[in-house]
Amino acid sequence: MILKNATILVIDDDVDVLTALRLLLKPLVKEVVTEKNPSNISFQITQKTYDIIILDMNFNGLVNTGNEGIFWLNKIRKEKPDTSVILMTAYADIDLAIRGLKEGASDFLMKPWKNEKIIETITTILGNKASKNTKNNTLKTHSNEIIGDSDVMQDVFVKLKKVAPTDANVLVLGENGTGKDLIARAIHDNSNRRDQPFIKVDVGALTASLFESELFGYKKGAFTDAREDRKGRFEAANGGTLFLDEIGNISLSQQVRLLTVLQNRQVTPLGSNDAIPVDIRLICATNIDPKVLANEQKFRKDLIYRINTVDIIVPPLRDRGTDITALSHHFVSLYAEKYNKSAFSFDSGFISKLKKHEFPGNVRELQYVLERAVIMTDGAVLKPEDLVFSSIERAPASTSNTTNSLNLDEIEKNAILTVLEKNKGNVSKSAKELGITRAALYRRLEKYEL
Ligand SMILES: Nc1ncnc2c1ncn2[C@@H]1O[C@H](COP(=O)(O)OP(=O)(O)OP(=O)(O)O)[C@@H](O)[C@H]1O
Repeated sequence: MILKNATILVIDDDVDVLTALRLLLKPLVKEVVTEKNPSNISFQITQKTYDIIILDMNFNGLVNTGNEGIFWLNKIRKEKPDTSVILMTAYADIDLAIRGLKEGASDFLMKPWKNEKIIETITTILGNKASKNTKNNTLKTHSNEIIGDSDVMQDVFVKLKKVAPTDANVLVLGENGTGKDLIARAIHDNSNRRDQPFIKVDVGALTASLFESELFGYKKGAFTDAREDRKGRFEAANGGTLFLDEIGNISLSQQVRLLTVLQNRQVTPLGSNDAIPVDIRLICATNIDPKVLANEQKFRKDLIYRINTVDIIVPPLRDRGTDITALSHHFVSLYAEKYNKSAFSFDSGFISKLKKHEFPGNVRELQYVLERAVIMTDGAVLKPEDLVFSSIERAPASTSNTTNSLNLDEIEKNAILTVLEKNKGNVSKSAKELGITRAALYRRLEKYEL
């Protein structure tokens, strides 16, 4: 993390110290909050997640053993283990400094301080945090968190960080719900275009008539409903990143249009004769098997070459071993917080049951299964019986739509019908249960003429 994105809390009972540190840090970091009363620490740290807390060791001026500082340090470490603490004392007490470091403080500063020393200490801690995050099981950017400690995901992170700062076009491949969207966003966040727009278009969901107007824009009067000029998504992404999701689903004629824009690096809005130059970094994603994409009847080779300077293959969850455990902890604490429940622990059989499941809907399916478990469970321990998997695989066998056919399309069609019937035609709920996006469900409804 860089200094200007940091959020810092300063706790000291000396108002002059608070003022001086606020004045010093405010122009350099994202936010500085100051607190005079240490009893408010718990309140402050539940209000916001701080990257760094600067904590005084001697609060009332009478006791200078530093014990009170150590007490508050322990409290912060327990409640917010990810927040780094810098201790401050007016007394050059090395023993206390060592004790503070042993108890988990990140560093120690003496009063009166040197401004450069404080800034250097904060910068070093933020830098260490950033490299720790990338080495650990999480790839963090300012907009999202990608969990994955399996070797395959670690490889994805390495590749992502290598390719992100280049302007290379990237094709992200993977089954539904594997996290392609998150990866695309993380590439943008780690690129030199991070402060420019990130525009996502689900091109697979665009009808033939919308494809061009949405991507290239139009002039007033270009067609009946064009009441005013409208910028296309290419133009909106100018200077930044354009993310075209479900690229494998566009028709051959749409592929030709796209290729022309990518080759010429300019778009001509419908109804206009003037081409507009565009500078975009292109990221595309698809859940279609690369072997199918290689079929020239379905996908133009010249377009594939252009969008696929580098590919990133996101493996299915069932091949990611240890990720299920890390992701489960992540989602359970996320949903416990969302639904105002206290922290959960896992019964020994809980993770084993998750590991035995195939997860055809990948991380999205795991997310929904855990959300449901958190909502439905009353106790503080999650047990195997709290896990209810989607009826998607079981459904065909138990309903009137049952078919003995082993034709994949028919199985898929029946699963969709069953889930839609169960959810009384509600597309959002059905898509959620099937582990696919609404757009993906709509496409299938169209495909099977449902
Ligand atoms: N590694 C991960 N860490 C944390 N959350 C994840 C991870 N992978 C996926 N998710 C979550 O799972 C859900 C599905 O992810 P995402 O939309 O990125 O998948 P996708 O591959 O783009 O899906 P689709 O092909 O259906 O569009 C999202 O809510 C996302 O936040």
